[in-house]
Amino acid sequence: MDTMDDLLIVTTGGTIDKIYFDAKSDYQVGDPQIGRILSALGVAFRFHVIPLLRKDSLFIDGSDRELMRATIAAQAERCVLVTHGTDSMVETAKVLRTIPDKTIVLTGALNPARFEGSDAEFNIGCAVGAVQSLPPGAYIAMNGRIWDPAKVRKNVEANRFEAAG
Ligand SMILES: NC(=O)C[C@H](N)C(=O)O
Repeated sequence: MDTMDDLLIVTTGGTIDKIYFDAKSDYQVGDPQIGRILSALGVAFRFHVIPLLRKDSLFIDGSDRELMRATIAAQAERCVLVTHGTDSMVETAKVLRTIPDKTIVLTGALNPARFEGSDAEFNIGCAVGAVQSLPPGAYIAMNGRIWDPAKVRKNVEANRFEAAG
């Protein structure tokens, strides 16, 4: 196993970072939450956060994915965690797996990290474990499992990831 002294984190938005405004029945994608969560946990590795995008992943397009690919490829770290909305996480993972020599794990949350009972911290924990244990490639950490992007889909009705293909 490679030692993970330095972790690159790229944040792209998604529900994990959302703030809801009940009175307006509206939301904004707020500040990335992952740095705050990892600092509060006292993790024993260095991390560097690049806040790249603040989008619901339904609105992430090909040029956003190219920006993610180029940004990650240009960094020195071999272990990379990407926070991303769940709706198009699989599509992005399929683009990011073309980056050689890096282990890239995408995760997000079905409920905002700012909400009590959110799956955000659990998912980040799974992703941190996976990113320092797996060989180079791109993976998805959701619902307590590590998925090959070619073999998973989000079941939108059930609001969970499940095996596919
Ligand atoms: N849970 C989520 O992140 C869903 C959201 N629509 C997104 O894909 O950004």
